[in-house]
Amino acid sequence: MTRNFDIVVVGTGVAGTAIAKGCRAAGLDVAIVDELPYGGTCRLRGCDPKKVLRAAAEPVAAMAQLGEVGIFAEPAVPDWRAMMGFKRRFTDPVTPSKETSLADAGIVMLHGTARFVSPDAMAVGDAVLQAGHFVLAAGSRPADLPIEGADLLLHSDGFLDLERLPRRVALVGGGYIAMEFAHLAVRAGAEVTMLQRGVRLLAGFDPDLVDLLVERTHDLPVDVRVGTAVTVVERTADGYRVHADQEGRSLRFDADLVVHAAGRVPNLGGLDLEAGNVAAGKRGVEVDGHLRSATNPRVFAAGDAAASGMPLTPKASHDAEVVVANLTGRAGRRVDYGGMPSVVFSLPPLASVGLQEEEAARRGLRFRVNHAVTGDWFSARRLNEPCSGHKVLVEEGTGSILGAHLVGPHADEVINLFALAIRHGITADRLAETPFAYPTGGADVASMV
Ligand SMILES: Cc1cc2nc3c(=O)[nH]c(=O)nc-3n(C[C@H](O)[C@H](O)[C@H](O)COP(=O)(O)OP(=O)(O)OC[C@H]3O[C@@H](n4cnc5c(N)ncnc54)[C@H](O)[C@@H]3O)c2cc1C
Ligand SMILES: NC(=O)c1ccc[n+]([C@@H]2O[C@H](COP(=O)([O-])OP(=O)(O)OC[C@H]3O[C@@H](n4cnc5c(N)ncnc54)[C@H](O)[C@@H]3O)[C@@H](O)[C@H]2O)c1
Repeated sequence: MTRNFDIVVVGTGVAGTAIAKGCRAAGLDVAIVDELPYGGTCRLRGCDPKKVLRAAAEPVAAMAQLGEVGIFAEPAVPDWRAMMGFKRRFTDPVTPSKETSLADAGIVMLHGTARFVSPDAMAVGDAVLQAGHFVLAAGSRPADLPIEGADLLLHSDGFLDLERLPRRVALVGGGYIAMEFAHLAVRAGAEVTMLQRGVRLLAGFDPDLVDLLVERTHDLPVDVRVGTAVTVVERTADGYRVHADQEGRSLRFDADLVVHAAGRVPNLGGLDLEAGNVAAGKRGVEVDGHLRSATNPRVFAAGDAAASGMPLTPKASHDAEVVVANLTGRAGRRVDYGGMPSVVFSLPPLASVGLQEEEAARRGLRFRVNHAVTGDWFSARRLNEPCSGHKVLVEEGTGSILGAHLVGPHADEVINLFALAIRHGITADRLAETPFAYPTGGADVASMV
């Protein structure tokens, strides 16, 4: 059976849903398809469930800090099963509510894997879908690991849905997922080991602030090993044994659970891009500044599936706006990822927006660096949180904020002020003269610029 649409969207995550709804609101005939329950990564298996679970770790972390000053005698251990029950109150309604809102909008919903059968048609099961345009918002998946026993690793989806948190947790990787899961699991009572192949954790964040966070992470305690490449994972009588290589030395770690936190790649495997004449590389579908495929003008890509920007939710939302504009008569809209912030939701969080110091120097920019370790500032000290610091890059002459990098109790919210400043050209002086409520994390901004 062949069906005709103006637009066929693959993926019901942040990007796909917004694109389908935006195009439908402009009067176009739209179909959307997903091979998993509708809702995508962020709301079902990523940002939201992770942040809900973190809510239970926050008071534990606070009690541990304030216990030191004698307010709480013993840190509590949250009930993991109850935490999961609380999380499901957020995730369970996502799929039905998404399906209802798509149906109400008059969008045709299909379930199954979409694949190209020609440059102007896709198939889902027996149905052939012809369309004026196709949008690939297929997201990402955990990278295949060249490790013997890789199939024994639990992916982030599984970790965020565990019924019971085992005692010993090993995390393979040292990026966002490893740091966030380590901080969550250790507060929930697990013994955590983080095994990172490279010598630095959290590449892409300011190294000086990462060092502060790593020191804090060691103290939790989390056993953080850098320069440690996992080579083999095997089952033992009571769990798993992880073999790793550290500069030629063989190391072994025993664990009850081994988690894949070693990177994600665009999820393009099922799409048969060759049949659609759609070029893609390691970072995703090759697109121009309008998010149009470099090789098939009928095709757009957005979110994690597009080889552009960082694979994060704000980027997926921005891409959706750009694709909708280009498909609904406002052709020519280009992506602009300037001032897009990113946060690692450790406790305390680490945040970043704009240029790193090294990158600004490489570009030959002239700038001053305001860098301080601020565990002794009021906003950190009142929480007894020693891990606090910032690095802000301000361009000489213009006073423009080139980049802002924060770690500390309020970093995840304060970074948005810097994102606003970078995005809308608010200079360091203007930011400093803005009266922010006191005492809040935002009130520190004047002293950071
Ligand atoms: C554990 C975790 C935590 C995260 N936390 C954060 C965070 O705190 N903040 C943040 O900004 N970002 C976070 N991210 C990243 C964020 O979730 C993604 O950047 C975002 O969800 C991408 O949205 P998307 O619409 O591009 O894709 P997705 O939401 O992944 O949607 C893609 C959909 O396409 C479907 N699909 C794929 N191929 C096909 C096919 N051939 N046929 C049919 N359907 C198909 C998939 O089933 C999926 O439902 C996190 C990611 C993970 C894994
Ligand atoms: N707060 C957030 O915004 C957030 C949270 C979670 C995930 N995400 C998204 O999901 C993506 C994936 O997260 P991630 O943490 O898996 O990836 P990542 O790219 O942040 O980090 C992966 C890390 O694993 C290391 N690694 C790779 N292979 C390894 C091996 N064999 N042994 C040991 N270490 C190895 C890499 O050196 C790297 O440091 C992120 O890039 C991000 O886009 C975002």
